[in-house]
Amino acid sequence: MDTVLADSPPVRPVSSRNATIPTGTKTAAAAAQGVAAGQAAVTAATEAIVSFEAVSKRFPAGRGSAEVVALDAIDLAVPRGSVTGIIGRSGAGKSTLIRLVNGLEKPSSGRVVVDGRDVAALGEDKLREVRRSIGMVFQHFNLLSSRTAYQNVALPLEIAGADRRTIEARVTPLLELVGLSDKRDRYPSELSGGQKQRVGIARALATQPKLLLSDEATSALDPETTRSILALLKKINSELGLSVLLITHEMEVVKTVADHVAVIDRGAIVERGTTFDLLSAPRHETTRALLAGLPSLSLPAFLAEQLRPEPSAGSRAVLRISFAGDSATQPILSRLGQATGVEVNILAGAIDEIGGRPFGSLVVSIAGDAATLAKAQNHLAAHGLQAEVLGHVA
Ligand SMILES: Nc1ncnc2c1ncn2[C@@H]1O[C@H](COP(=O)(O)OP(=O)(O)OP(=O)(O)O)[C@@H](O)[C@H]1O
Repeated sequence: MDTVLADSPPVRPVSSRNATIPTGTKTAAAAAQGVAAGQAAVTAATEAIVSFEAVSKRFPAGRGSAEVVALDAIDLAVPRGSVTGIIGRSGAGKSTLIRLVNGLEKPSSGRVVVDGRDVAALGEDKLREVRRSIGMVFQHFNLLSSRTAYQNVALPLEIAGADRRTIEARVTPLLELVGLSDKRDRYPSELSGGQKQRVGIARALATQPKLLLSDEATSALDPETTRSILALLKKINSELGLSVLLITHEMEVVKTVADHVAVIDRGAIVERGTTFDLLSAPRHETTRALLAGLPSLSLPAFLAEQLRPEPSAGSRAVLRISFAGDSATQPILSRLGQATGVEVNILAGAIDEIGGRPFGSLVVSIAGDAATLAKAQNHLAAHGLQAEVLGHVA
């Protein structure tokens, strides 16, 4: 096997997560949205469904608290038809960003344009129209406990003044789309977390939106349920052509479902790109830190404990070598040894995939002084591989 791991002894932990998305039937999904199957297959347009143009949001100083700059000069385009993830730590500005899209907040400066309309400039009627074209999925589902699954999904249609027959014709296929036909008369208290979120997603689709906003939709769910909900979001995106903008603090979510990603840190977008490019070659330290949380890429605890920031006499440098696409099929380490004479030990490694393309990392230690380390890094860089020094072990 001629892979990056081929010249390595057994590496642990090797993880290959399968992020395949069930496809379902196009016609059923299209019927659920009341459109012909042919129309539902949307080609990825380059046009933006949402664009943030120099958007800043400041919350004024309150009693005893200083002004907060929640968002600072954000420029970001969400491609129509994409699943775009915005990832950041707690307090980075994700919720504020999403609240600007549905007009719950107004920018202090700049414009948020949704489907060609500057949201903050709209009057009440037009704003209601835009909100109807946006579905929203919440972390805690926000279902009405006194209503059945069917009645929860029907609610936005009732509010919009739809008649019973229209509601029935819309809600039944939506419950089928989310796999809950048999739970239509169940109350939220009789549903699991994943089932509640499926009701939440069906409800978000009831008004046939063009854009789905997902606010930490899977944060309250276990990993397996998370995967099934993300698969459902992906299915809705690919079969209905619905654009999805999701905010999350979990790289695993982005990796599984998003095709574009932006990293937000202290109110600013610090890195953006296709998910594959960003995850396989992260440049910003925040992106790297968030990536370290991926189960397949996280550093084993025994190693993390031993790492020291500075070298000491006889210590070995610990490097994380990231590889992606074509480079994942090269016998990197044996070539590194042959070309530089550097002795390399493998400490940990993992291979993962995004959209069927391999990417991953190897954590290795290298003996020698700063010059030897530089030689190894130069060799890896010359072969298009990122090598980050994580620290030193005795
Ligand atoms: N209404 C408000 N008044 C004052 N400050 C606010 C308000 N809303 C948000 N903030 C502040 O703006 C910053 C960004 O908050 P935001 O809720 O957008 O972050 P977040 O990334 O969504 O965080 P989390 O993941 O914890 O929900 C934080 O410092 C927060 O305290």
